[in-house]
Amino acid sequence: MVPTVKDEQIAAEQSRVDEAYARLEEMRAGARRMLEEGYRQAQAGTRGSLVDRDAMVHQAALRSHALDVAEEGLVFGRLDLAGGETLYVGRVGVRTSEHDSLVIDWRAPAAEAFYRATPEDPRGVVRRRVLHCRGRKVVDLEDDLLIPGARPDLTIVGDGAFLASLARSREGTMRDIVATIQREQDEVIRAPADGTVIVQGGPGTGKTAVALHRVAYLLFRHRRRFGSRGVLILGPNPRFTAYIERVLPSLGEGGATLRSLGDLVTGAEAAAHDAPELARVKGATMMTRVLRRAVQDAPPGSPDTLRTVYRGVVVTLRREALDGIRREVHRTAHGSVNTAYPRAADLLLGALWERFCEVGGPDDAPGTTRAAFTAHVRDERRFVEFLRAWWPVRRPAEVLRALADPGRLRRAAGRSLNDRQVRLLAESWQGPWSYLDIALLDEAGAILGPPPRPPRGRRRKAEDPFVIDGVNVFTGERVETEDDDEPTLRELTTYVERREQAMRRDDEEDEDLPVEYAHIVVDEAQDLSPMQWRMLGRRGRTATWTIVADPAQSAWEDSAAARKAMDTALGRRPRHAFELTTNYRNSVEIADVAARVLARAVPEARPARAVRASGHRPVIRHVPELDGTVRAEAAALADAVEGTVGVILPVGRPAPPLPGLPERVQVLDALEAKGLEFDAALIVEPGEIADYARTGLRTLYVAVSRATQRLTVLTTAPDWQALLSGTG
Ligand SMILES: Nc1ncnc2c1ncn2[C@@H]1O[C@H](COP(=O)(O)OP(=O)(O)OP(=O)(O)O)[C@@H](O)[C@H]1O
Repeated sequence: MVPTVKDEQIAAEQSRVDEAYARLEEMRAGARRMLEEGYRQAQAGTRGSLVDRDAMVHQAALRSHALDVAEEGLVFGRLDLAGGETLYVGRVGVRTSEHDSLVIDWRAPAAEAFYRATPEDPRGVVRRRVLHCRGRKVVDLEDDLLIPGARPDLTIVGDGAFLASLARSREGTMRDIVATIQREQDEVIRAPADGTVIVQGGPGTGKTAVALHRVAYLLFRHRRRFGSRGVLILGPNPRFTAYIERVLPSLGEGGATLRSLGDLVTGAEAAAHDAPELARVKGATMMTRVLRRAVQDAPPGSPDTLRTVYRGVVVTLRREALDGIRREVHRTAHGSVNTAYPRAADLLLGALWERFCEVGGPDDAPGTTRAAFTAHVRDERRFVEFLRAWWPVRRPAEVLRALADPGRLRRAAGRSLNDRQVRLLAESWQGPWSYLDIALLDEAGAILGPPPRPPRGRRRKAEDPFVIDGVNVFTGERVETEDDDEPTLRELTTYVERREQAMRRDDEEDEDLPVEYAHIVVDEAQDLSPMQWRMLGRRGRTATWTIVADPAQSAWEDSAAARKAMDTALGRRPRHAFELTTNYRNSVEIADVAARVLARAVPEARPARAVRASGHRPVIRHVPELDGTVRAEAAALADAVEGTVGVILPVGRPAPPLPGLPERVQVLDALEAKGLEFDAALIVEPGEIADYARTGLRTLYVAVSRATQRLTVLTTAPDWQALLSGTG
C-alpha cells in the first residue's frame, strides 16, 4: 500500500521520538550511576563535602524517579516557529550529550506557546502538532495551522484526534492531560505562584485536572518552596482521593499530600454525611463557641472535692471554689488548655493555703510558711492524683463524645442551640464520626492545644514533680533517665535518609498539631462549611491556595457564611480568578439533560459548553416501581460501555442488590458522586435526590453530569421524566 502523507509524517516523527527515548535511556543510566556513586561514597566515608554528596544523592534519586515515569508518552508535542526553529514538548526535558535540547519539559517557559498559541495570538507558532503515542510508537498526529502561509514547507494533517481522545473509556482513576491542556486551562496552571488562584467552572471543565497540573507546575518551578511536604490537596471524600491519586505520580511528582475532608485529622476517620438539618448546625461557626464552653466545663469524672492534711490540719476545697479556679485557668489558657496544669496547680495551692489560713492553720502550726506548705502539698501523691483527674490531658474525641450526654451539651450550648438541635447532636455523637465532625474535632484540638511533651533528653525525673516512678502522670509516657539512654550510634547516613528520619520524627512529634503547608489545593470548595474552612485555615496560615469550585454544585446552604470563613482562611494575598468554560466530560446529549436541571437549580447560571456529540440519547424512563429495573438498566449500561458504570442513588436509600454485574459497576449515593466520572451513569429516582435538602437540585445536577458516554435515569414520577426529557 502506498504510504499516505500522514504515514510519512508519522514515520518522520517516529525517528525523532526514537532518538529521545535512546537519550532517555542514557540519562536514566547516568542517574542510576550517580545514585550508586553517592551511596558508595557515603559508605566509604571518602573526602568531599558532606553537603555536596548528600545533595548529589538526593538530586539523583529525584531525577531517576522522574525519568522512570517519563517512559509513557515521553514526547507529545511539536512546535514549528516562524523563524524556522522546531521545538518538541514532553513530560521531562531531554538534552543531547552536547546539551542541545531534544525535548523541553511541558512546564518550562518555552513550552507555554504549545498550550497558549491560537490563530488570533500565534506567538510565533506556525504549526502546532500533537503526537499520539502508544508506548514508544507514534500512532497518530494532529496539527493546527496558526499562521497560514508563513511556512509553505510544513504539511498539515489531523482529523480531530483530540475530540476522539475525550471519548476514550474511563478506567476508574483519573489520567493526566499534559498532552492536551487547553489555553484557558494553561492560564490557570501557570498562574503566578505568589497569590491565591480561584477557579470556577461547570462540571467536566477540567477544574480538578487543572488544579493537579498546577501542583506539578509549582513543584517544577519552585521546588525549594513547595517541595517536600509543602503541598496539601484536599478532596471531598476518600473515594475521590483514590480517583485522583495517580495523576501527580504520572507526572513524576509524588511529594504532595492527598487528603479528604474525612481523613484530614490524624486519628479520626469519617465516611458519613449528616442529615441536612444536622449538617446546618455542625458546620456553622457558632459551634466554636459551643466547643469552647464544652472544654471549659469540668471533664466527665472530675472530682469535686480536694482535701489535704498539713500538720494535723484538714484543708478542703469544695465544688464552688474549684469551679472558680477552673474558670480562672481557662481565662488565660485558650489554645493551651492541655499544658495549663502547672497554672491549675499553682491556683489550687494558693487557694489551699488561703483556706489553711482561714481555718486557723498557722495558729495551730506556728512558724508555717506558705513556701513550706506549698512544697509539702504539691509533692503529695494525693494532690498530684487529684490534679491529674481534675485537669486531665484531654483529646478532642473525648470532648466530642462527652457531648453525647444531652445535659452536658445543653450546658455547652448556652443560647446557641435549641432543644431539638441538642437532642439531634447528642444522638449523632453516639455514632461514628461524620465528615463535619472531623472539623469539630480539629476545632476542639485547637482549643485544647497539644498535650504536654515528656521531658526530653537528660532531664532528671527529680526535676519534674509530675513524674512518679519514672512515668509522667499526665502524658503516661516513660521519662528517660541517664541509665535508660541507649548508647548513641553515629552511623553514616545520607541526606535523604536523615531527611526521612527527621520527617518520621516530625510526624510522631506533631501528631497532635496540624501540619502547616506552603500550598493548599481545595477541590469541590463550594461544599465546605465555615467550620471546615477554619480547619483548613489552621493548616495554611502562610500558604498560597488553589481553590476549585462550582457554586451550582454546592451542597452547603449558607454560602455567605462559608464565603466569610473562606476569606479568613485565605488571608490577604492577591487573588486571581479564572473561569473554565468548556465541558470535556459530558457528551452534548448528556450536557443537555444537565442543563435542564441547572436551569431549575440555579436559573441564573450558564452551563459550560460541551464539545463532543456521542450520538447516544440519554434514556429517561418512567417506571411504576424500581425493584428489578435497576439491575436490568445497570446491566444494559455495562454492556454498552467498556469502562466504569456509576449507579447513583438518593442519599440514604439502601443499595439494591446487583448480582452478577462486573466490578466496574459501582453503586454510590449522589453526595459521594462529587468530582467522579463514569463512562455511563444510572440515576435512580431523581425526585428523591432533588428533595433531599434545600440544595437537593444542585446535588441532582452533580449526579446527571457524571457520565462521559451514556446516561439512564429511572423515575417513578412522570413529571420528572417530562422535566429531564425536556418535554415538561
Ligand atoms: N484539556 C483536556 N484534555 C483532555 N481531557 C480533559 C481536558 N480537560 C479536562 N479533561 C477531562 O475531562 C474530565 C473532567 O475533568 P475534571 O474532573 O477535572 O472536571 P471538573 O471541572 O473538576 O468537574 P466536576 O466539577 O464535575 O468535578 C476528565 O476526564 C478530564 O481528564
